[in-house]
Amino acid sequence: MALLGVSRRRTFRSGAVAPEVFASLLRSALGRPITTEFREEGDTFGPIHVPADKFVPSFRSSLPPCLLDFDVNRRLWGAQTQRSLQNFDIGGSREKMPEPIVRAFGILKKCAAKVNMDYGLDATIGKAIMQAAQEVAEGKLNEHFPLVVWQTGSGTQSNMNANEVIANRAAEILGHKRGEKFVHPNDHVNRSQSSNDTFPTVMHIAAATEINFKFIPSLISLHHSLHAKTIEFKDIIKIGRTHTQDATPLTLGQEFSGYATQVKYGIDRVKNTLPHMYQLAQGGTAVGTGLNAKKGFDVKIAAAVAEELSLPFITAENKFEALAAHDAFVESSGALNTIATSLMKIANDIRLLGSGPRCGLGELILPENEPGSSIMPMKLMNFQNFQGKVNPTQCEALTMVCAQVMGNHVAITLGGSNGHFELNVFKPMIASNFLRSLRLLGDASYSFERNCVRGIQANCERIAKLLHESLMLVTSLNPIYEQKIGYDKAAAVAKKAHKEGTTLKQAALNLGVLTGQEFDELVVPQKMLGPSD
Ligand SMILES: O=C(O)C[C@H](O)C(=O)O
Repeated sequence: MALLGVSRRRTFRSGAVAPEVFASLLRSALGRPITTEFREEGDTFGPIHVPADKFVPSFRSSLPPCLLDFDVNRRLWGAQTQRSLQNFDIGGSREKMPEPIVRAFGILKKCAAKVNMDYGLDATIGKAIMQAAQEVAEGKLNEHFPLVVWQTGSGTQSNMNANEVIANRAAEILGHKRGEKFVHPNDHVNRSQSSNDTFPTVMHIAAATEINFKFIPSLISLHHSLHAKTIEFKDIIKIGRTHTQDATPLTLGQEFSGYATQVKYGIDRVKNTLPHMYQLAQGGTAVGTGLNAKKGFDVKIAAAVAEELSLPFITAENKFEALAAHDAFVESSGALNTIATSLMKIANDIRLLGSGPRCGLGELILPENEPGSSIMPMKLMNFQNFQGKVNPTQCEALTMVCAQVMGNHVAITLGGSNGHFELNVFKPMIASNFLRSLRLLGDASYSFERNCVRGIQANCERIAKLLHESLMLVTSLNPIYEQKIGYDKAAAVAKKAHKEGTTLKQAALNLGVLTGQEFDELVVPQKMLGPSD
């Protein structure tokens, strides 16, 4: 198998794969005879063989990973996709262009054909393109999009992958053979377009769609759950902590209201970036001037995409900016970075508050979802006030995701800051990192909500114990100037209690600062939860 991997690399880097070499690789891999067919596709570089095989399905599972990349039944792609496959053997199928981009290409090419028909594209061809593009938009042709992110920085090869697949599929719909170019990838499918405006357009379509239909709903469910805890915990008074040290009291509900508000603001933050995301570059063509597109094409295509997705897309105010910069992505990724920052804080708090079971803070009881330890047997269920060792695994997953999102933001920032002249050529990297951040952060928020937040319980006994042991309740004595206490005497009470291991009340009595009754009237945690009248 290792030999096969090596020979595949050598074959690819030296040019087109000869059909007999490919067939022989498969024969030796499978140890049995197979039928391997290739068809000839061509572009301005000349002819090239595209594997056109239909493998016997049961063979697929026995293929070695190095050949799985090639095992795509009935390949619809053409010459330029095949060249990209051979020239950019970087990362393999795990580094494929994200699916939301492929689907967005389907939407865009469908809308382009629709608008191009208004401008004279043959209706038979236009409709077949629309049908083929719809199949791409629905994810039905995903297997025909094998290219990786690490290709030309304009996304030209993925644009051509879309053009070739749609052209061949449309030709088939019209009863023609693939490769014949009855429907032409450039002249028909890519009509009035350049990769330089299509790729940023699909980036924006994919991002806005994922933000609206997946990411925001996940954050909303997390916000709801945190808000519900705010209400559930509104009467539980606990000790606050500043600098990780004991501080004055607050309610557990107040503490959770901070988390809920962070998430609410996160939703606002990402929504605020959408107006720039809704601006589409389409119609700018190669450098932003719109050469080779008809007047009004840009406005019409943005309207068609808006109608298709029921989102308020518009044509970009300035096509030069839309091609040469991706500030909208840096901005929106900045919002994701902020959300990751918020979620990191929330998840860290929750895991620390849930630390224990005996030797930690233990104020929260986290839901037990799985055995956490392969060696330590203390995995008992929380049962009748007995808290077992519950590893905060959801917090761990979420904080790892947050770290990844912050890293992605650095890559996006570098990509965004490196547009040169009329084109930014970090497009696939920016898009893939952004979509990965959205997906990870959305999924992790949803998982955190479902498997952690909604099941969090307060450990009231522990909370009360820590509250009453705290010396910080003495802070309520500071403002009692009329009774001549104030900061210095209050500090003396706390110090004495700490030194002698007594309660605050005992220390106050021993120092003669207050009577027992006065102490009970003044040091009341319930009265320490907000400003006084
Ligand atoms: O692919 C295109 O349409 C243009 C290409 O990215 C280029 O600017 O050379």
